[in-house]
Amino acid sequence: MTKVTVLGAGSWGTALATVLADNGHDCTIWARRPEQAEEINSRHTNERYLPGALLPENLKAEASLEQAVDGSDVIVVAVPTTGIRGVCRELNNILEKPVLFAHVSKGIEPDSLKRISEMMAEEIRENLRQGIVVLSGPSHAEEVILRHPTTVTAANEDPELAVRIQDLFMNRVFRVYTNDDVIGVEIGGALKNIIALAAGVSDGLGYGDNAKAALITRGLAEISRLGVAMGANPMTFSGLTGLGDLIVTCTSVHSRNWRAGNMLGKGMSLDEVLEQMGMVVEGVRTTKAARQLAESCSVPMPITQALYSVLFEGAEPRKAVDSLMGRLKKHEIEDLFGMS
Ligand SMILES: NC(=O)C1=CN([C@@H]2O[C@H](COP(=O)(O)OP(=O)(O)OC[C@H]3O[C@@H](n4cnc5c(N)ncnc54)[C@H](OP(=O)(O)O)[C@@H]3O)[C@@H](O)[C@H]2O)C=CC1
Ligand SMILES: O=C(CO)COP(=O)(O)O
Repeated sequence: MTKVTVLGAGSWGTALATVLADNGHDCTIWARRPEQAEEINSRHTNERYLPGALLPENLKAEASLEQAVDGSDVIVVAVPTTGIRGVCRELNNILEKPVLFAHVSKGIEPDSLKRISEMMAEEIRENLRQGIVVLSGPSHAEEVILRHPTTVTAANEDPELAVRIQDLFMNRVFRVYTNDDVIGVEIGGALKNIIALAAGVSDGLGYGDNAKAALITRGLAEISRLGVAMGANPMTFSGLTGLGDLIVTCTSVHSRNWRAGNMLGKGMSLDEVLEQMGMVVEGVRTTKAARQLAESCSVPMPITQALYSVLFEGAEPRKAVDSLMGRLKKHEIEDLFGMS
């Protein structure tokens, strides 16, 4: 039995804490709102983020970060990208020994263009961390909480650390693979949200499966192109954290990013959509970051660019699709890892 703390009591933190509790670990979830910690402890529910779900009785919640991480061997960070730096910084004043970190967030920070593990490494003192493992893959919280079969990947350059996280989470319905390609795993997980937003827009406009298949396939091409330019292994993008996550996020009604895109396609403004969602839609900020990354790596990312124009430049979604379709003719395969 390992003592684990999950930071973040949103849908994903709660679902993952449930996997850990099911596996018999001593698991505490940190909920920053005391009333939410109280709800998890007394009623074993998290109605705001996972309505209707009954959480395991051995899952505890704490509103004090200090108490939540007290004595933990492993800390799983499950807050949105915007919260990563603040939460990690606070740990420097609290932790008394080095712990193994895992993070499950999917985003890139605009302007700094840092991946989550890079942000964490900048914020958490080196003598307080044994390593930072990324856990990512096609995995909606709404299905994990129902114990439906799910597969994810634990990634770290050090295979032993990846295996420690694999062993912690793995069970008969939650299968964990390992990978040493941290860049590829983080880039795939973050950028699929952009394509899911675009797929939602397409569905909201009333376009069909042909358009969605095109977005998934060409989306994978531009994610891979950027990832390879950043040093990722191209094979990672055909795996769970690339194609796998792209499929689930572009096609599932559970996806926050797809749902947000769908509302945009139906004519709502970005502000209206975000207010209605009440949960993090990581793809919006990541679109900004990816556009900056594409520019700095000189990599063409036409879908990201089109979505950026819809989100931040007031472009009409239908016109953005027209501009994508009207681009110069190209060879499909040459373009995949080329820079043309
Ligand atoms: N939901 C899913 O199925 C999956 C999500 N992910 C990723 O996991 C991450 C978390 O997503 P998810 O659980 O869906 O998000 P939710 O919106 O469901 O929950 C966010 C949680 O983080 C807390 N939080 C928000 N901002 C901060 C902050 N600045 N500092 C500390 N805590 C904060 C919220 O607290 P409060 O309620 O008090 O606002 C809430 O507990 C995202 O990066 C997402 O992409 C990855 C795989 C699957
Ligand atoms: O990353 C996810 C599934 O793997 C969750 O995606 P959404 O944030 O779009 O719901």
